[in-house]
Amino acid sequence: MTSARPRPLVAGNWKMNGNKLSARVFAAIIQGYDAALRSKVELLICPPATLTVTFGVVAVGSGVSVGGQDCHVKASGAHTGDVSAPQLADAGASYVIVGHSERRADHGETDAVVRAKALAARDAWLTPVVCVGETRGQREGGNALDVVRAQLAGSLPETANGDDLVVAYEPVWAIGTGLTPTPAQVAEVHAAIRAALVERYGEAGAAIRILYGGSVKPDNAFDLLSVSHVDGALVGGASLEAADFLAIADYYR
Ligand SMILES: O=C(CO)COP(=O)(O)O
Repeated sequence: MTSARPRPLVAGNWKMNGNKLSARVFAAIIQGYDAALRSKVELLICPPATLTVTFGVVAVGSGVSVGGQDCHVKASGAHTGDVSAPQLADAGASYVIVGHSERRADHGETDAVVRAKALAARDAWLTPVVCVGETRGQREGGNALDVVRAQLAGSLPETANGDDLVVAYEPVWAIGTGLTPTPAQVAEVHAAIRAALVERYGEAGAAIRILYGGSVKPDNAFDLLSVSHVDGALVGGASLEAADFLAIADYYR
């Protein structure tokens, strides 16, 4: 690892899982985040919106960050059922995932909507984690890089300083399936994302963290996290167990 490489981030996306008893899992993650780990890697948990306040309180002073899984493009207003970026910030979040493939698929979110959400996040001083990734058909058709580049072009904000943006590469076919791309495939996409970030943001593009997500588990974390331009992970299922999540983060210990 060179000193120019950004501090890695291991993030957990709990999706629509967990209840107030899950604060125990979160507390166990905090417990395992000892000084040695803290000096090497940043940890983030994105619980469902109902738990943001609870986790935000539990996280105080721990160094573990809390994030949202989505935010509305507007700061407030008549949008029944939605949560805004300022509300997440008020609840204790410092990050928010935007453009996850499950949001793109389940809620028809376009690149333009994802970009608007990323900007809304920034306006509330949240760091957006912008997700991109191809479907199985797109990969099999040889279009993975084109798809990811187009998503980046449409979803990313116009400007970035480095630490005010995180990008997550999550191939749709690897999410929740136990399938993962080969290290060579991850390397190819992450290099393309890095090139796009540097082209767009100049030097700041080199400092933007690019996470890999999709069936990251303790037993494949080493292979995936050691790939060039992989600056951490976005973990779904394996982030629901403190031991598994910490075992993944332990790659950086
Ligand atoms: O979608 C993901 C994280 O955002 C990945 O989920 P899994 O780790 O469960 O495959």
